[in-house]
Amino acid sequence: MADGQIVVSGLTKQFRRVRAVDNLSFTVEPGRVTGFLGPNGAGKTTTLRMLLGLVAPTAGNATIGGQHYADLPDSLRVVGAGLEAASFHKGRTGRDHLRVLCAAGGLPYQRADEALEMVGLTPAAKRKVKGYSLGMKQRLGIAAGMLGDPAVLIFDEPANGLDPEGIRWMRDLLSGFAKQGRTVLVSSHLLSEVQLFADDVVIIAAGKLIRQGRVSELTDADGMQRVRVRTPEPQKLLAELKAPGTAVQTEDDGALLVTGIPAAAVGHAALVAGVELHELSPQRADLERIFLELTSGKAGIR
Ligand SMILES: Nc1ncnc2c1ncn2[C@@H]1O[C@H](COP(=O)(O)OP(=O)(O)OP(=O)(O)O)[C@@H](O)[C@H]1O
Repeated sequence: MADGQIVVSGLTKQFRRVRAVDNLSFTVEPGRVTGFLGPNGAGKTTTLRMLLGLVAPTAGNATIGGQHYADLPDSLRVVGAGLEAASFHKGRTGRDHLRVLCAAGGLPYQRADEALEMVGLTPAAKRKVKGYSLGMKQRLGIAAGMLGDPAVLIFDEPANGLDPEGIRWMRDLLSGFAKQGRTVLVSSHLLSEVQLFADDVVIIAAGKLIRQGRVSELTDADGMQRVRVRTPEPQKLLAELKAPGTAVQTEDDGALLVTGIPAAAVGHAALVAGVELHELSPQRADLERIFLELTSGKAGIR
């Protein structure tokens, strides 16, 4: 496959009464981790299922490297997917679970061990899956997606149930896959998670696209920029912070919270005012707040 770009175009799914996905269009680029974000019931799983040919769209298209999933000649080697909490045969060992998938997909058994190694499950390879923790099951789901060494990885809520250490591990693993040039699309309903592990984000609510972009662009967007500054002479600094669009609030601890101009401009104002600075810190806008602003009124848990 020349290119692992995912293109979703005018995708719509109408279940009897519910329009789960509504004229949705976005692209997902190779070499990056893209978080697919939306509140519960937003239509994430339905979109991923259409992308993987498991649900027929009512209208529109979803392609991977320019082809529909069903038309991919050797899908396991092109796309690795883990949807929902993968259904494991509880009496099987982790290794046997992967070997069954290898057999079904025409892959050598050795891939099972390689995938287990990749997700750090080698020590538990011969244990039955019923004894695995939720985090271990998530790792096994990722190993299953990696069996065919695919260029495109699609996971539904892979960080669900992981503790903070597990989420860090997941972030490193996914960004490692992206650095190898793979396309990584990961859904989540937790903004804090996406902020931790994604480069790009596609936000949907009620089946519709709300926003697509780089996480950094979203959090640093104009108007969302805030700079916290502390000085023993706030009044002198305030007199210099008069550029149009600048707003200043005083925090409980006496620090000034400046919005509308970048940190460098605040630093320059301090130089001009001749005041000493004890703090000058750009505040990253919280994705959670942005998300709530973007989806308010449209989300509604369905
Ligand atoms: N097979 C189905 N038949 C009828 N309605 C469905 C079906 N599958 C999903 N829906 C409905 O479509 C909407 C979107 O569901 P979907 O599971 O895609 O959302 P989601 O964003 O993945 O949510 P969550 O984060 O809770 O998993 C919901 O209202 C859901 O009830």
